[in-house]
Amino acid sequence: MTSPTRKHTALPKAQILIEALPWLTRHHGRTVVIKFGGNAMVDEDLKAAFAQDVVFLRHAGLKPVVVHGGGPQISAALDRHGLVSEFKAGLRVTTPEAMDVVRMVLAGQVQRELVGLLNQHGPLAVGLTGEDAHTITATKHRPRIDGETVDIGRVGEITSIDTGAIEALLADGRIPVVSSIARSQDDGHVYNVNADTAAAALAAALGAETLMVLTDVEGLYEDWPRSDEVISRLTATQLEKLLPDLSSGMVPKMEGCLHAVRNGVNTARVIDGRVQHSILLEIFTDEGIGTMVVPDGQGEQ
Ligand SMILES: Nc1ncnc2c1ncn2[C@@H]1O[C@H](COP(=O)(O)OP(=O)(O)O)[C@@H](O)[C@H]1O
Ligand SMILES: CC(=O)N[C@@H](CCC(=O)OP(=O)(O)O)C(=O)O
Repeated sequence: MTSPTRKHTALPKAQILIEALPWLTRHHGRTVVIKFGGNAMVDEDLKAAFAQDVVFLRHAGLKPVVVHGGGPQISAALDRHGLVSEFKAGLRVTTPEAMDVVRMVLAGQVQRELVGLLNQHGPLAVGLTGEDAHTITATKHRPRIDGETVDIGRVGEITSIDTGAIEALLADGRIPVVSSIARSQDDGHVYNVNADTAAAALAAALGAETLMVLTDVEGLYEDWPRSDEVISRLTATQLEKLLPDLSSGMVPKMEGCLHAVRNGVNTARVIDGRVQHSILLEIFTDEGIGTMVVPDGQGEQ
């Protein structure tokens, strides 16, 4: 027989579960694209908590799709190969030799590790790169810096997304884990694509409800690096005005968030991947840690 004390101590747990009901109802069957940045993969406990959260979402009836980065891991591997890491316009200058290392690290190391962690919870995760089944196709990206077009090697600009393979995996109850490498539409080789950009393009093409970008800061800082005041919510137009003032890693992230909410995604969020279970806090509570970007007309600040 259950003792009265035991019943009493279990009650708060039931309350916590029932508080999640409105969120469970709202998100049921919806696709959530989660970008896990290389800078947020700081320790084993965090990676394991990330995997638990993603599996939790899947069992709660959502359809999570993981897109992963690996910038610091690529830089370390290039260093071991005696190759230098140089960034222009926030993107890695990628020689053909560096491209081999990028592909090896993203598809052969980071993606395998995440797939392994997710699959500790059952036969759920399947890894792929943008090369598979034409998921991501790109052409050579030629950014303009100070009015000049620059050559940054094998960096791709996404030209099309084919969601077929990802949708088939989702329909089969799997968790796709995507590395940000694209097939080339021009020359039979592959391109290195920034993982934030890839995640945003996939979120838009999949008609995802949410794009969630996990990184190593609390969100978008209003006046970085002078202050750590986080902007908690902003509309697409408000973000568009801020874009020219942003620097380094935040540029592709916020451009990606803008692309997503301008192309049918309901919310795009930048959240602190260093906080354990930040995904659950964001999806199932009102606490809204980090920065949320919403389409225009959904409440100015
Ligand atoms: N306005 C800003 N707010 C927050 N971080 C910023 C801002 N501008 C630049 N950053 C930098 O962007 C970094 C996150 O991008 P990045 O290093 O590419 O991470 P990830 O590996 O998660 O993609 C932060 O650690 C910070 O140094
Ligand atoms: C073109 C380009 O810059 N590609 C990135 C791909 C990985 C990435 O974006 O990783 P994070 O999300 O951890 O930064 C790179 O080579 O670092």
